[in-house]
Amino acid sequence: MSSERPFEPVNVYEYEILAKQKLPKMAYDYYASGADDQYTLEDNILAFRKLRLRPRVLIDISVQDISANILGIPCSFPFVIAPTAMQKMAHPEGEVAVARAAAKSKVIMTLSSLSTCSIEEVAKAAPQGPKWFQLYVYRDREITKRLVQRAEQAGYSAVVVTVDTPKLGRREADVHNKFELPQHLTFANFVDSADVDRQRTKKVDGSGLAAYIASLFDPSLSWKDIHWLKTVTKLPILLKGVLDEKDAERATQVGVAGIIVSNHGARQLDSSPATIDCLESVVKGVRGKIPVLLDSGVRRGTDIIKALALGAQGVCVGRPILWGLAVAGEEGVRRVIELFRSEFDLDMGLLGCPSIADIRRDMVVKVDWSIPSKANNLMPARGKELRSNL
Ligand SMILES: Cc1cc2nc3c(=O)[nH]c(=O)nc-3n(C[C@H](O)[C@H](O)[C@H](O)COP(=O)(O)O)c2cc1C
Ligand SMILES: CC(C)CC(=O)C(=O)O
Repeated sequence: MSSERPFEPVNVYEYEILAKQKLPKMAYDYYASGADDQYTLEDNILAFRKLRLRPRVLIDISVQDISANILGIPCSFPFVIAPTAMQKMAHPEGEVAVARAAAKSKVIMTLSSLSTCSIEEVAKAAPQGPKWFQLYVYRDREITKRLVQRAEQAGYSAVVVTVDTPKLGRREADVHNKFELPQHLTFANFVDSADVDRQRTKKVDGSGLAAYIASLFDPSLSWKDIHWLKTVTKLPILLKGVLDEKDAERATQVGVAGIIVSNHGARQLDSSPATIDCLESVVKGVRGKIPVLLDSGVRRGTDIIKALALGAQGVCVGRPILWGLAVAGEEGVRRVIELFRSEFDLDMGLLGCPSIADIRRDMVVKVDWSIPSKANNLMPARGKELRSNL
């Protein structure tokens, strides 16, 4: 590679390659891994690839509007940053850098309960930017209630309750690496907690994270707790991790404000289906009563279009944000969001859609396509070539 000009990634796969070079192995493996055999990790990408987009022609797209409104929040395009834990492992500014980038790009940022910058630090860093708070429900309901109320007080505008993590999926690399939060970092939302174990992953034989979660997250979490949650906050509640039509229907009955169709980026139940394959049935289940978002495997502007065509109001993106953060901090996150925005804009134009309302179900075509056997084959040709040159 030429040493004269710094290499500028042109897609999110290339950001991952650069991030992998910069990050300690334990951090990269934690960010990148899926559970078990990572079948679902492959499927999340393959399922998008099996859908094709059939464009309409001779449509005036000289004026395009790709802006969106998600739960009443105006966004530059239908894109939300998914919650990912421990972002200071990627960059010293961690969640604060991500929040600043999100605010500048006019997209919603979702902060993880297990962030390495606190709820308040993030709010202070990006007071104007729209922010949601992702909630893990602790066995100790006082801890849970306090988290939600701090988020409400700090100006977050929704609570995203993750419902697919009654236990932590087994990410084998984390077990090998005996994953633990590096000593210089803390779970910043718990530093005032008397119980030190709440702040840190413990040094244990397997993944320290799995041990942390087993001891603190509530595996008895059920629908009744959503009713309870509604009594402790006025904020709208979204359920993250729904894949089933009946669960979607039930969600509308308990009065949540939205659903995120997610398999947690393939990190929980391996062999759970790709989210794009579940989207239409979830949309059917909500019967137009509440908005549906989707995450897991969104890597291209065309993926966003496919999700919208099948009924989502927007998408959430996890790992690519971490890759941008690792490569160039706040600026790297901005560039990754801009890649998604510009691809979405271009692809909408090529599809013949001046606005989001013009994206239609019949533009999506499912192709019968044989499945390559190695995850490596999913890396687009350019990424592979780059990897062999680096
Ligand atoms: C490193 C990492 C950490 C994550 N941490 C959380 C978390 O704290 N809370 C949560 O609800 N989901 C968490 N997720 C899941 C994401 O919110 C999201 O569902 C997933 O990353 C989407 O898939 P993608 O990475 O393919 O875009 C995490 C995902 C990753 C990759
Ligand atoms: C700390 C973990 C529970 C964060 C998470 O959701 C994940 O690693 O997938």
